[in-house]
Amino acid sequence: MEPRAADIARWWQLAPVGQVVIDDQGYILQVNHTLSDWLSQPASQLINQLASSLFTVESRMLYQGVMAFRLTDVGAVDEVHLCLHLDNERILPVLCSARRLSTKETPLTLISMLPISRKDQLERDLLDARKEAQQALSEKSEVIAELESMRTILESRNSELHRLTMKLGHEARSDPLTGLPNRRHFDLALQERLAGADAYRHSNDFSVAILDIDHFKPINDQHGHAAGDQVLQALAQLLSSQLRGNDFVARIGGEEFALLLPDTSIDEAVGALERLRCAIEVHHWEPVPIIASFGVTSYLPGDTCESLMARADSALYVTKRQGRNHVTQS
Ligand SMILES: Nc1nc2c(ncn2[C@@H]2O[C@H](COP(=O)(O)OP(=O)(O)OP(=O)(O)O)[C@@H](O)[C@H]2O)c(=O)[nH]1
Repeated sequence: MEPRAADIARWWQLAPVGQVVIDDQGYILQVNHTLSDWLSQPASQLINQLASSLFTVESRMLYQGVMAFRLTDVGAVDEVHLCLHLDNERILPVLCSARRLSTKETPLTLISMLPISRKDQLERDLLDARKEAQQALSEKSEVIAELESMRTILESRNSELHRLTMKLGHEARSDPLTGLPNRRHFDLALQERLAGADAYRHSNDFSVAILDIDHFKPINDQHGHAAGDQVLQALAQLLSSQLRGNDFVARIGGEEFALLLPDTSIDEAVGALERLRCAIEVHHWEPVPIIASFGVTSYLPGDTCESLMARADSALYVTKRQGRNHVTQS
């Protein structure tokens, strides 16, 4: 059954797209209900208006620049994205397609406007979501960079802390004047050696000696404390250079040094100390020559740190009493 002209006219009015027919000057000749509903204006009010006035200012430029131009040129335009100006607060995005209708009297143009607010909103949402994701990504990168820089700072603080701890540890165990281990460090080394000797039941396998500079006080008195300090430093160097790698030497008092000689019997220790005594005697000292007295003892089962040091000290006392510059064993 052929549709009646009245039905077709009704369908035109109610189509889900806005429809408008304009003349060759762009004035509205016909407008359907759908469009006049969107614009909240009766068709009678819209007729004879310029079609461009239906759009927002930005869309008007596009309408005149693109649509009108293409219509004159090729007589058809498809899917131009424009915005209808509904009222002061609302706009309606539409996709406009237009065709020139050939009539004998006047050239007419039919414009269809497909509303795309949902599509537009989705696109805007997508764009917003993309922006948010980019923002989150850049914030994440910033946080990662900050964490990375904090990690670098922490690492450098840690290594500084480690260096300071090592330095403090070294200082706690060293004599500041000569750089040799101090009394505390010597006691620890001796205790360690004693623990080893007890564990393996070694006997006479290490010796302990004390060296004391003879008549050191006059050097200070006659040449000044700084000269005395120089002598102590030079002696520390001499001792370090003369002793074997395993030997342990420490400054345990003013002009007193202690020696731990591992794997050394009492005879071997006396021999080594005698060579050391001679080296001191022949060394070129500033400001005056020095000599030194020695007391030495060897490990006996059951020895303690104190008993060993006490024996070495009494041997040294004997040396001092017998005229100095000599090695006494106990
Ligand atoms: N320059 C200097 N002198 C020190 C230091 N520590 C201790 N002395 C001095 O060493 C001297 C030790 O004197 P004494 O104990 O009488 O010993 P001595 O003069 O060597 O006499 P004998 O040991 O009996 O031969 C004192 O004058 C202390 O002031 C130091 O670090 N630097």
